[in-house]
Amino acid sequence: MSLVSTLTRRQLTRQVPQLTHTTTRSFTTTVKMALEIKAEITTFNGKLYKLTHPSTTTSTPMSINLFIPPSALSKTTPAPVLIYLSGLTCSPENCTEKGFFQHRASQLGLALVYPDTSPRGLSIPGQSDSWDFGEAASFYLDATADPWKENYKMETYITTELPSVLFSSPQLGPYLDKERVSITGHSMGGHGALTLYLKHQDKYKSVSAFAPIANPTKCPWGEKAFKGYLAGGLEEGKKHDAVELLRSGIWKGGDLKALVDVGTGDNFYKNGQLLPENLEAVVKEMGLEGLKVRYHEGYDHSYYFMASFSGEHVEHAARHLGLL
Ligand SMILES: N[C@@H](CCC(=O)N[C@@H](CSC=O)C(=O)NCC(=O)O)C(=O)O
Repeated sequence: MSLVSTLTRRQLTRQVPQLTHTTTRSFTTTVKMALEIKAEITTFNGKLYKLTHPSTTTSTPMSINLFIPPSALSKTTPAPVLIYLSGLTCSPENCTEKGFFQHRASQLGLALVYPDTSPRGLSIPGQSDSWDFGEAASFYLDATADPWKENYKMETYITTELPSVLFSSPQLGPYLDKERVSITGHSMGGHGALTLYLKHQDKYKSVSAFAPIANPTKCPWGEKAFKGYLAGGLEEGKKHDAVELLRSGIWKGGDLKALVDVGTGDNFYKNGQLLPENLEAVVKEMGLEGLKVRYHEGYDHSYYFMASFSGEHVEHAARHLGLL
């Protein structure tokens, strides 16, 4: 019998409506049980699970896609985990369907986690007015400005609740090695991967990014996000900016273990939204090692670019997670 039907029968999986603050505390123990498996799909000899759970951090349901490689399914050897943070406008589906990560992850024995890009289904004024702010555009930080700060807490969600929910799941947790986790992402998700890696050095073994927004306090996307989500605006935004974090001396971990790919035909790069050169410059300025930035002629910002290099990002993570 499949996991899906087992879970349904046990009634562990009912999607819970949006939580209120008064219910949040008493709900915590239930949450860990409440990963609902919406679909179980066989792919590359592994399993892709489409999941949802009620989040106590965002007070909304949150979707996650999870790929378990065949090595973990057959040998019950827990797989190391690569978390992929998506870009503006994305849900977990975009990269799952066209990022082409699963092929190499299956071969190497790496699990993949695709979280969502923001809380959804709220009624915050302005949340859907533009594609680069609000829903699907969280910038992976904990907002401090009204009206966002109640729900837009994606830094806490990604670094704390997401792993807790997955690793403590009785059905899926045993497939995952909670001690071996790396992080990657694209564009806004590349910004998320870099900044969460720098801020949570105990949680991730390596980082990589495709076309990341590397210096958001200095580009239009980041300026708009930080002025909207943060009470302290751009000054506070420095705490969520990879270049500024490195400049502050936050990195204590030796070699950076960071890989960044950028396409020279990427219009967002050409228009100054990404600024990877500033990342290279600050790494040099701080005397750090272990950042590789590659510029690929002709590639744009799309998943055609990402899919061309996703196998190498899986290998980068696998190397630092002890699989290669
Ligand atoms: N809607 C926009 C384009 C938005 C876009 O390119 N989003 C990228 C991420 S950009 C940085 O975070 C993306 O990954 N989109 C999803 C996809 O499947 O391509 C416009 O119209 O210009």
